[in-house]
Amino acid sequence: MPKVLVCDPIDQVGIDILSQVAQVDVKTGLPTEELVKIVPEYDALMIRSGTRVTQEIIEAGAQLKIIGRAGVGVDNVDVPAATRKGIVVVNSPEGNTIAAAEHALALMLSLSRHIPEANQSVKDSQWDRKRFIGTEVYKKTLGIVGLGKIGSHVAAAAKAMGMKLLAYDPFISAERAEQIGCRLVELDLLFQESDYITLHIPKTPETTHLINADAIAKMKPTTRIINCARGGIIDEEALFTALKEGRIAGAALDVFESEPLGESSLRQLGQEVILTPHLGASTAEAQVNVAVDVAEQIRDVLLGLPARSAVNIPGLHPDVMEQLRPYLQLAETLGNLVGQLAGGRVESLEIRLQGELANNQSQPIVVAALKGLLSQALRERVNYVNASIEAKERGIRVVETRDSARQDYMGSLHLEAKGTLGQHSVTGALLGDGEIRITDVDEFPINVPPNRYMVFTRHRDMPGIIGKIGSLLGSFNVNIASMQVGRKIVRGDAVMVLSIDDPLPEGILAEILKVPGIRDAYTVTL
Ligand SMILES: NC(=O)c1ccc[n+]([C@@H]2O[C@H](COP(=O)([O-])OP(=O)(O)OC[C@H]3O[C@@H](n4cnc5c(N)ncnc54)[C@H](O)[C@@H]3O)[C@@H](O)[C@H]2O)c1
Ligand SMILES: O=C(O)CC[C@@H](O)C(=O)O
Repeated sequence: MPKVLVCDPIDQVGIDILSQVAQVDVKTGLPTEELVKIVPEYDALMIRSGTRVTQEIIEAGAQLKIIGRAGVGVDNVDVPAATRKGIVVVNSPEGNTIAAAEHALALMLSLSRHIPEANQSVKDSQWDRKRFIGTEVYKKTLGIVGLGKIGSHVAAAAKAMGMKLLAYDPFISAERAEQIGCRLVELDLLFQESDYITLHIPKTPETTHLINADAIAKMKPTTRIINCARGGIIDEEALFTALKEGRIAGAALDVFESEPLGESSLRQLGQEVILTPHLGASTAEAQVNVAVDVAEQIRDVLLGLPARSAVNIPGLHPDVMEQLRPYLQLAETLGNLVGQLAGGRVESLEIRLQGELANNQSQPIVVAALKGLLSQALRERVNYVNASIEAKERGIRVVETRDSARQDYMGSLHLEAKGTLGQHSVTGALLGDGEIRITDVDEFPINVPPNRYMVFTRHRDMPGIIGKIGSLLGSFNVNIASMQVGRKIVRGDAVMVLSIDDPLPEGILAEILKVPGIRDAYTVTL
C-alpha cells in the first residue's frame, strides 16, 4: 500500500479520502532535517503553508510521486526541483478564494472601525467611545492590486458596500475589469487616489516590495493598506516608518516577509495596524474544500490517473502525453518567449502548427503555448487544466492555424502575439534528439537553443555593433554563453540573440538601447 505523509493540519475529510488508497501518517511541525530523514518511505506529501518542501526534501524523496498543497500558493514548494524529478505538484486553485477575500474585507472593516482595539478595551473593563471614532467605507475608493479570483470577489463585495473601485492588473483587459465594476488604472494613479488598497497578487520578482517607501509616498495620509496575498509584497520596514510617522492611516497584514512573524517593529504599533497569523484560508468551509480537492488528486495519482490541478505536469492521458511531451515543452517555451517579447497585455495569440506537426492533436499544444504565455502573469497558478480558461478570462483571442505544406525540420510551431505594446513572432522546432531550437524571431532566421537567461535585440546590421554589445556586457561582468545574428539582407534590419549565464543586472537594458543602431532590446527569462 502506498504511504502518504500529511505534514500540516488538514481537515479529517481529506485524511478519509487518502485512507481509501494509502497508509496515512499525520506528522505536523517537523523540522526539515527530520523530514529529509523520513521522506524516502513516502509516495506522497500533503501540506499547507506551514511546511517548506525544499530541494533537499525532494531529492531525498526517492519514492515521491506527488506533493499536494492544500491551498493556492505553491511558493513553499520547490516546484522546479519536483518537476525535474517527475513529481506532480497539485494545489487547490479555488478552494479558499472566498475565505481569503472575506478575510481581506474583514480586515478592511476592522481597520476602519478599530474593532480589535475596541474589543480589547471593553474586555479590559473600559467603556471608551471617543477613542474609537471610525471611518465609513461607503463612497470611498478601494484600489485592488491583482484582479484574479480573490481580487474579483473582493470587488463584488466592495461594490455592494458602495465603494468606488480602481484596479491594477497588467494582465487583465479594461473590458473584463469593467464587467467586475472596476476602472483599470496605472499603479501610480491607484496609489494616489485610493482610500484603501488591497493586494491580491502572487509574490514574484516584479511584485516583491511593490509597496515600498516610494509607493507609500504617493498615497494619501488617510490611505489604509490590506495584504492578504503574500508576505514580501510590502516592504515591512518602509511600512513601519510610514505608519509611525503618520504618512498613511493604517495597515492590516495577514502575511509577512518571514513566517511565523518573529521579532518585528510592527508589533509596537497601535490601532493603526492589525496583524493576523496567515488566516486568509482558515475557515471551516475552505479547509474542507482544499482538503477534498487535494486529497482526491493525491488518491487519483496514486491510482495512476491524471490530476486535475497539476501545476507542473499536464493532466492528459499518459499515452497522449508520452507522444506529445516534447512538443508541449516546445509550445510552452515559445509561449513564454513570445509573451515576454510582446510585454504588456497580450490581446491575441496565433498558433500555427507547421509541417508534420500539423497532423497532430493540436489542443494540448495550444494549451501548452497558453500556459507558457501566461506564466509570467500567473506563475505556478497557470497549468494545463486552467490555461485556456485563464486566457479567455483575460480576453486573449486564440487563433489556431495549420500549414502542413511547410517542410522545415520534422515539424515546427509558429506563435505570433499581438499586444498593447506591439506584435512579435517566434518559431521553434525539435531536433531529432528532441532538443528545442528557436528557428526564427520576428521572421528573422536564427538557430539557437533556449537558455534560462536571454537578451534579444532588434538593430541595424552594421560593423562593430556586435563587439559593442559584447564589451558592454563584459564591462558589467555578464558572461555571454552564445550569440547569434539573424538577418534577411546585408546591412538591413537584424535580430541579435544572446544567451547569458546570469540574469541581466538592472539598468543594463537601458545601456544596450543607447548603443547606436540598436532599436529595441528585450531581456527574457525562460
Ligand atoms: N492569506 C491567505 O491565506 C491566502 C489564501 C489564498 C490565496 N492567497 C494569495 O492570494 C493571492 C491571489 O490569489 P488568487 O487566487 O486571486 O490568484 P489569481 O491567480 O486568481 O490572481 C492573481 C492576479 O494577479 C495578477 N498579477 C500578476 N502579476 C501582477 C502584477 N505584477 N501586478 C498586478 N497584478 C498582477 C494576475 O494577472 C492575476 O489576475 C496569491 O498570492 C495567493 O497565494 C493568500
Ligand atoms: O495553508 C493556509 O492556511 C494558507 C493558504 C494560502 O496562503 C494559499 O495560498 O492558499
